[in-house]
Order: sequence, then C-alpha cells, then structure tokens
Amino acid sequence: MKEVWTTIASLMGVWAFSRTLLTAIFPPELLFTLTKLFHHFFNCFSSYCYYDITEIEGVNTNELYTAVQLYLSATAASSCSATSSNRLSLTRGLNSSAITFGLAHNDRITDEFNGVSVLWEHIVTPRQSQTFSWRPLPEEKRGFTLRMNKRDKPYVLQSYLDFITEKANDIRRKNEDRLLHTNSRGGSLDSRGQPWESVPFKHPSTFDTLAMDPLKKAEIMSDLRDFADGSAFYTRTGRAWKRGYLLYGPPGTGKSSMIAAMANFLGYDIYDLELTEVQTNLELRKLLMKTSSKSIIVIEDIDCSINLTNRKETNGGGGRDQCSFGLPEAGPETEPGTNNSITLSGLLNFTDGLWSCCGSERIFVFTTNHVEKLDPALLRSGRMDMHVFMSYCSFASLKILLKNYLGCTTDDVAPEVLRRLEEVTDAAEMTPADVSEVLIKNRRDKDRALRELVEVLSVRAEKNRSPVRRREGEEVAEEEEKREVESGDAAAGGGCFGE
Ligand SMILES: Nc1ncnc2c1ncn2[C@@H]1O[C@H](COP(=O)(O)OP(=O)(O)OP(=O)(O)O)[C@@H](O)[C@H]1O
Ligand SMILES: [Mg+2]
Repeated sequence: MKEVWTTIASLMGVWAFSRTLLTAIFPPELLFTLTKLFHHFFNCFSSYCYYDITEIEGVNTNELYTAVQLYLSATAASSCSATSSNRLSLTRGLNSSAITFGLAHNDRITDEFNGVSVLWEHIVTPRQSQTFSWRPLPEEKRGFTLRMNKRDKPYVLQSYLDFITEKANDIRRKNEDRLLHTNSRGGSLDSRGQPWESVPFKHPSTFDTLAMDPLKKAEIMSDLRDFADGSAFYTRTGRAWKRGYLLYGPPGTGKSSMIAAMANFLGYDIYDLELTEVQTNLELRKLLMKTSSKSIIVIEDIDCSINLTNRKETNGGGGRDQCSFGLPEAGPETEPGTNNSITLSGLLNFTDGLWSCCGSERIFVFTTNHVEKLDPALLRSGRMDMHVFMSYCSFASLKILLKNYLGCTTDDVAPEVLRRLEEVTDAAEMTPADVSEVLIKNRRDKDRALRELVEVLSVRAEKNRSPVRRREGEEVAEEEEKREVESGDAAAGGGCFGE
C-alpha cells in the first residue's frame, strides 16, 4: 500500500514539475494549442463520440432534452433491464392521465436504432451559483449524454434524433388529455404570459355517440381525416392549413357535442373563444397568436357574441377599421372606439387574414342557432368551408340514441313499435336533447322508455300537423328561403350539409 502511495506521489510530482517546466518554456497560447493537440491525439484512439443535451439552454428549456426524456421514459418502461440499475423515477404531469417513467439520476440506458447500439446517461449535478435570469432556474443541472460509436455517427445521428423527436410527439399526444382553453380572464395574461386558461378536456362525445344522419356523419369524418392528413396538399396548393366549419341548427341538436366529437376524433385541443370578453381586434389577434397547432378554435353562438347584422360605418373609429359592430345591447360603454370595438373585419381577419396562418393545422368552428343573422361575408368558402345543419332528431338519429341509452338495436324493438317510431319521429321535430331526456329518465326499463318515447313523439307530431302550427312552419320556411337567396352562393364551393 505504501508503495502505491509513493508511486502516485511521484507521478504527481512529475506532472507538476513538467507543467511548471512547460509553462516556463512555452508561451500560454502555444501551451493551449499543445494541450488541444494532446486531447485530439487521445480522441483519435477513442472509438466513441459524446453529445451533451442539457435541460436548459440560456434561459429556455431545451426541447430536445424534453423529447429525449419522453422517448427514454417509454424505452425504460418497456425494458427496465436495459437500464444500469433497476430504479426508475415516476411522474405524472398536471392535466395528464398517464404516468411517465424516467431515468433516475446518473443512470444509464442502452438503446438500439437501425442496428446501432448507443448509450444514454442522465447526468444531474448541483447548480453552482444562480446566474442572472428573468426566471428562477432549477437547483440542479440536468442533461443527457449520448455516447455513440464514431463510425456510426454519420449514418445515424441525425435520423436518430429526428426519430426521437417524432416518437416523443406521439407519446405526448397519447399521454396528455385534450385541453380546453378559455379566454375567460379577458385580455389579461398570466405569469407565463398566457391569455388562455386551460383545463383537461374530458368530454366523452364521439362520432359513434353522435346522433345524426350516418351519411352526413361519414362525410364530415372523411373531411376531417383529409384535413389532418393534408400537410402536403396544403403546401402544394399554397393554401393555409386550416378549415372552417359552421354548425347551425336549433338548440339541443348537438352542435357542441359535435365539436367535442371532432376534438376527440382528431386528438386536437379546443380553444373556446368568448368573443364578449375580447375588447379589441388587436386583443383578438394576440389570442390567435397564442393558440397552438392541431387545435379547434371555437366561437359558440356567434350571433349572440357580436351583432353582425346592424352593419354601420363609423366615422370616429380612428380610421383603423371601416365597419364596427357593437354588442347587441350596446350601451355607451360598448360604443366603438371605447370599450368593445371588435369589428367584423377584425373577425374576418381572425379567420382568414395573414395572422390566421401564424400556426398550422387549425380548425375554426362557429356555431349559431340563427344562421340567417350572420353576415354573408362570414359564411363564404375559405372562411367557413363547410356548413353543417344540425337537424331535429330523424329516425336514423333515433336509432343511435336508442343504442346509446338503452343499449338496443332495431332487432331488439318490437316491429310495431319500430314502425310507429318511424312514422312519427320526423314529424315530431324533437331535438336529440329532448329525446335523450326521455331515454335517460327511463333507461332502467327499456319497454317503458320505448312506450313513453312513442307517446311523446306522437303528441308532438300531432301538434305539428295542426293548421296553426303548419301556417307558422310555412312562414319559417319562407324566411329560410329568403335568407338563402340573400346569402346567395356564400357556401358555394364548400361542403354544405343543409337539409
Ligand atoms: N346529435 C346529438 N347526438 C347525441 N346527443 C345529443 C345530440 N344533440 C344533443 N344531444 C344531447 O343533448 C345535450 C345538449 O346538446 P348540445 O349541447 O350538443 O346541443 P347544442 O346544439 O350545442 O345546443 P345549443 O344550441 O343550446 O348550444 C348533449 O349533452 C347531448 O347529450
Ligand atoms: Mg352548444
């Protein structure tokens, strides 16, 4: 033992002496170059190269670090044996329903990509001193080091990192629940500069549970699928990657349920834009800029949010916008130029102006109960590409509701009951919401539910056949016709599922 210590001491002595000697002989620049050459020389003999991916770069979070962490968490979870220890850290993010596995501090994991084996090490060291930063930095410095054989680097490094980024995006999408964002705070920002407040979006509505004409439904689903897969198409045709849907129809026909089904179908987040909370066009634009890709931007009851019919030019608008629209019951505080000065042009720019393209893969959905109140400019193709009429409950829709609530198909219903339902459903003009209520109430007793449903639908159908009601219906139909003539070919070119 004594001999070992003697050898170490003498080696250190030699090293210290050589350094002193070298420093005395060579100027510092030359010494630096010699040291570099020395390292280079030794590197030539090492068959590995190393890449550090730190958690924080400057003051920003390094997205590659997050991607690697997610990717390795999936690898670690599937093969605990690939890690150097059998300890993994477990985390569950706020708003996420999935648990993420992670490498414990200073742990290693091997991975294979295209037949090439690599080694990852998770390095955690205490942060020395708090450098100046606008936001507090974590107490520990974290990073991953990737070790790869030099000969493999030119072939796999880039494609491996691309693969990791892609995989991490998939995992993120699968792990995270949909988010529902709202601008209920008005234009004020939170501590992270966000104007949107978010909650997990857990609406269970899907296209399976949505009661509507199956053909109409299939067309919408295929349109959405084409949209989501349309990256190349939109680039080739020079169009912004966005699509607008107008859902209109009486209350309780499933417009909001359809939006939820769309979000669940595509895996997109929803931004529920409360227009009455937005004061100016500029605020509207800022909200738009803070939305993410792969999202549905919704304005519900657009006719109630902003008065789009009383189009009047204003002189006192400072020349910023030509036409201003106050809220329906516009008091003095909502006069243009004062508090709420959102204009139609601001809204139109929001949906298809240059700023609407500041992200990609976004769907705009407007809903209304009174499509006749909307300005034709808002309805034209390019803004609202598809007009979807959500109708009263048809016999086809009723079958879906029977399956949803009573778990029965048409085979389970007695033929005479089925025939009676078919006779009265369309004439009854009941909304799916009203039909659902009857079914929910009697869901424990299928026969009673069907009996009551036949009764309610028959009474409604009979009422609708009465002469007074027919006259009213004719007036409504006339009004509809007038509106269609007025809005002209607003929807021409786009899909229109009106009935
Ligand atoms: N087409 C439908 N398919 C399945 N369920 C529906 C449908 N329409 C309505 N419902 C049921 O009725 C409830 C209300 O529907 P929803 O809120 O989607 O209607 P809406 O058209 O958005 O109404 P409003 O115009 O008042 O906003 C939903 O929770 C759902 O259970
Ligand atoms: Mg609704």
